[in-house]
Amino acid sequence: MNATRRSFGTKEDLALALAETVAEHLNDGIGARGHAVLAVSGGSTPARFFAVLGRRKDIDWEKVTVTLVDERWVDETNDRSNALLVNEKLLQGPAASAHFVPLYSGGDEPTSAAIARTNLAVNALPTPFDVVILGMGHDGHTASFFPGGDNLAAALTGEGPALAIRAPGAGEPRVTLVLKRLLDASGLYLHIEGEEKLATLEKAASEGPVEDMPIRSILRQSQTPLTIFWSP
Ligand SMILES: O=C(O)[C@H](O)[C@@H](O)[C@H](O)[C@H](O)COP(=O)(O)O
Repeated sequence: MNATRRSFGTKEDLALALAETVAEHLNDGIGARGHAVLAVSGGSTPARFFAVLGRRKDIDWEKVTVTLVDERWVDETNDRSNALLVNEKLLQGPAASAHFVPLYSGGDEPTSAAIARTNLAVNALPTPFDVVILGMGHDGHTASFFPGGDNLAAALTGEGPALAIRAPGAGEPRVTLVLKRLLDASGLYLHIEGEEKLATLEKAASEGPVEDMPIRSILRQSQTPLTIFWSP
């Protein structure tokens, strides 16, 4: 595992440090190219970090595009929506000026036509992304790379940028950026909290198939340096 791990005493300390790190990447991107792209995960872990980052006034948010690394295939009024989480927790205050590119593109199912719409939007974004922030489930999934996912092989090897995936434990059908797109980043971070997630990470860092714990695809790659932010 070629990752760097940063451990923090509290969730708040982690949120402050991760927000500082992300702000540096965004300001570097804006300084170099006049814009920056941030791709984030959903779930329950990021809320505190989102609130801290969104309050920062040292970022020219009008020059920032925020998107997701994955999404449950539900609209933004659904409590399960990662877009809803980002809009409610991150894109408030100063960060409300940022541009948001959702991955859900309408309809009840991520059909090929719907995924084509999503990919049109994602392909319009400049690459490399300035920052990609991943989470991890207790089963070792990241983004929507779930064990047993029907499209997991394509997610791990395909060109993407995004594809539909269904899996036991994923709940709704998902849309996820593919590994190739997640790694095409200036800054790559894994944000996990709690002893159980740390134990999951240790298990993922040991031998075993990527398909059993797809976070291994991130831990074992040497293309993009990974920094893990962890707190109890
Ligand atoms: O849509 C999602 O659920 C996320 O993008 C997913 O990859 C998340 O990072 C993990 O499931 C961890 O979720 P928690 O933070 O809720 O543990």
